[in-house]
Parts: sequence; C-alpha cells; structure tokens
Amino acid sequence: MLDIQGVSLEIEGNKGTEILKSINLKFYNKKIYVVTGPNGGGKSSLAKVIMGVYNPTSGRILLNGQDITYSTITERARLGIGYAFQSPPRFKGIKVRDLLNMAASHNPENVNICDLLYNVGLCAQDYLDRDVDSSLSGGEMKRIEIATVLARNLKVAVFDEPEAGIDLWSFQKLAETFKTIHEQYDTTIIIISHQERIMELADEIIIMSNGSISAQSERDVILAGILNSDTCLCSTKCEKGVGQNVECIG
Ligand SMILES: Nc1ncnc2c1ncn2[C@@H]1O[C@H](COP(=O)(O)OP(=O)(O)OP(=O)(O)O)[C@@H](O)[C@H]1O
Repeated sequence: MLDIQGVSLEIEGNKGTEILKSINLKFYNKKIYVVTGPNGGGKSSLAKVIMGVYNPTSGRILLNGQDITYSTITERARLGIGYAFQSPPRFKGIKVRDLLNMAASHNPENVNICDLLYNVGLCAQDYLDRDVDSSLSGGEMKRIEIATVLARNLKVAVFDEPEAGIDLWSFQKLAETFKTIHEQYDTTIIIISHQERIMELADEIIIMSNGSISAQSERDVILAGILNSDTCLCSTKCEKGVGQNVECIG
C-alpha cells in the first residue's frame, strides 16, 4: 500500500503558495485510482511527489510501511514505483527495442517486448528499430513510454494523462491494457486523467482542486455525482449545472 500522510508542497518561486495542502490518501494494491479535477489543481504535483521529483514540505510517504519521503527517484524506481510522464523524454542514440529491453531487464522471462508494443497499439515490426528521438510523434512517444512502464511489473504505476495525444483506436487498446494489468498483477495503478472513459476503469476516483482533495469515493458514486449533481465537484465555483460537470472537470 502507498500511504500519503498529510503531504504539503510549496515550490520556491511560486510566491510561497502551497501547491498541495495536507493531502491524505491510501492507495491499495491491485486497485485502479483515477485522479481528476480542474487544470492547476495539483494532480501532476501529487504524482511528482509520489515519484520523488519533488520532496514534500511536510508529511510522509510510506510504501508498504517503509518511509520513502526522502528517497531519490532511483531508489523509488528500485522499490517498484514507476511514472509515465505527461510529455515523455527522448533518448538520443537509443532504439525502441533497447528502451523496452532495459525496462524489462528485471522481468525478462515474463515480458515479450513485441506484446508490449501491441498492448499500446503499435506494430513491433514498424517500431522496434526506430530511434527514440524527435522523429517519433508525441503520441507514438507517449505509447512507447507507457509500454516501458508496463514492462516493469511495478508495485505502483503512475500514468499522467495517458490519453493525451493518443487516437481513439489506440485509446481502446490502452484501456484494455489497464484492465489486463488490473486483473493479472497486484500493481496499484494511479491514472491522472480528464477522460470519462478512463474514469470508468477506476475502482476509486479522487477529485483534486486547489491543492486539496475535494471528493474521493468509489467510481460509480463519483460518476453519478458528477453527472447528476447541481453542485460542481470541481469546486472552482464554475456554476455549471446538472450533467455539465464532466465537461467542467475535463
Ligand atoms: N515547478 C513549479 N513552479 C511553480 N509552480 C508550479 C510548479 N509546478 C506546478 N506549479 C503550480 O502548481 C499548481 C498545480 O500544478 P499541477 O501541474 O500539479 O496541476 P494539474 O492538476 O496537474 O494541472 P493540469 O490538469 O493542467 O495538468 C499550478 O498552479 C502550477 O502552476
């Protein structure tokens, strides 16, 4: 279990304002959590605190009881926490095949790199020997990065807006892949998303706005709340009415 206890985050140069305000969350094994909410609500910052890109100003982060609050990104990666960035980095001189083999190096018997590409809607024949550089489109790069996260058999996998730049056909494949990981592995999956179709995959949905958790519950409760409530759950006083809140959150 990943346990976020009273985590706050201030970033220097951001006028001393708290980007995360005393967040308490428990992420259990083998569950899919979708974190959603309006732009600037703190979703990516929460993901970066989990990954170790930012150190919290206060609070603690525990992975299966081990305090990892100040562990480095590398230490967390070794412990089995993985992150697919909103805009993935590119690596000069490395081929897609190398990147996937590196990602799968702890789990080589169980991972077929062609299947990994297939799972994110790419044809292995066309992509394994491509360079991981600017010749790949944003959507292709994103899918390859998601494939590297899938290769790692992680304890906690964090995906930041996996749908961004991905076409409708590949999106369907991606949704199936999340379902497969959910059924076959104990991985805790945390997906940051504005997409209702991704929210439908969740066991639990968490809505963040203004650096705080404004709602958290089982998927159906939150989705019904979003679709039927007069009060907008995004908490930005947008005054959208019944059935409009999904559009607002997205
Ligand atoms: N490095 C930084 N320096 C200054 N401000 C930052 C930094 N990172 C994030 N912020 C601010 O923190 C707030 C939360 O940003 P964050 O990216 O976590 O939001 P988000 O919910 O992921 O938004 P989006 O849905 O647009 O991706 C924003 O106001 C953002 O400008």
